[in-house]
Amino acid sequence: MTNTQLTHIQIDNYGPWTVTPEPRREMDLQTLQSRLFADLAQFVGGRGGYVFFTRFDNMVAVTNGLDQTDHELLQESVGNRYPVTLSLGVGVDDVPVEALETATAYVQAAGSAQDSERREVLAGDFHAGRADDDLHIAHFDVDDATGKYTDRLNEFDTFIQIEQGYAALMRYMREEHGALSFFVGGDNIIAVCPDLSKVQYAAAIDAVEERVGVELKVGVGTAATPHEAGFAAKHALEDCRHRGTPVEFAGTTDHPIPDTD
Ligand SMILES: Nc1nc2c(ncn2[C@@H]2O[C@H](COP(=O)(O)OP(=O)(O)OP(=O)(O)O)[C@@H](O)[C@H]2O)c(=O)[nH]1
Repeated sequence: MTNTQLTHIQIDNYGPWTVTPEPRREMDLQTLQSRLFADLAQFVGGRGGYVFFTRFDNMVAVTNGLDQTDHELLQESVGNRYPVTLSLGVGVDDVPVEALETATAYVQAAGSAQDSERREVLAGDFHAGRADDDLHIAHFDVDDATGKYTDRLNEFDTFIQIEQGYAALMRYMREEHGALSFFVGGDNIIAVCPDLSKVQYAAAIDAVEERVGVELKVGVGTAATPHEAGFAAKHALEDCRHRGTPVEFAGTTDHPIPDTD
């Protein structure tokens, strides 16, 4: 039974802040946003969670293993060190997008993203237990991105190819399965998924290739925390590389490595 705990992170009243008393230098905003993401990655990652930068002013974290006290500490620590504060909504569901719907509804119910009175909301449902099949993390990677794009095209045209693959995958996984896919740099996309079969992952890869011509492969891990599931997914992706297969699940041996001797 999947139990994905998702936290919607929203900077309070950030839009008005960026232009008060007059528009702030763009690179200063970029510095603030990327430092805040780095701090969140360290805080959440150090507790076994994952955080994705999404739009930077709004971020999504997978927080199985983090309780209400952890979330309060995160708000306090950011509030002490940054000129902005964070509101946090938390939801749990076996379908990731449903968990995020719940998490977001808690934040939205407390007021607008641009409400100067709404600060440091913390509301939500936390997953009390811990089971080895709480989370399914899929680590997608563009097949031979270096040979096909990075070593051949200019950086912007490479970027277009990778982003097209990402856009097609994120939409397909959201619409077909309620899964949430996030670009994490290079040619990598990490998806938080419900319990899906290898056939369903293969269909997603086929759909992306059909729509935008980008070839993907994916390793999938299942565990109690995002780090454990994601780490297992990376090992499964290595199995794809060694076996030449498009989909591998961590810890399975149904596609043995061919004997090359
Ligand atoms: N975020 C993240 N980025 C990675 C990871 N592994 C590789 N990358 C990025 O992806 C880029 C491409 O590396 P690979 O995916 O290994 O290269 P490739 O040419 O696609 O080769 P194959 O994946 O073996 O087909 C690297 O330059 C990194 O930026 C990872 O585990 N996480």
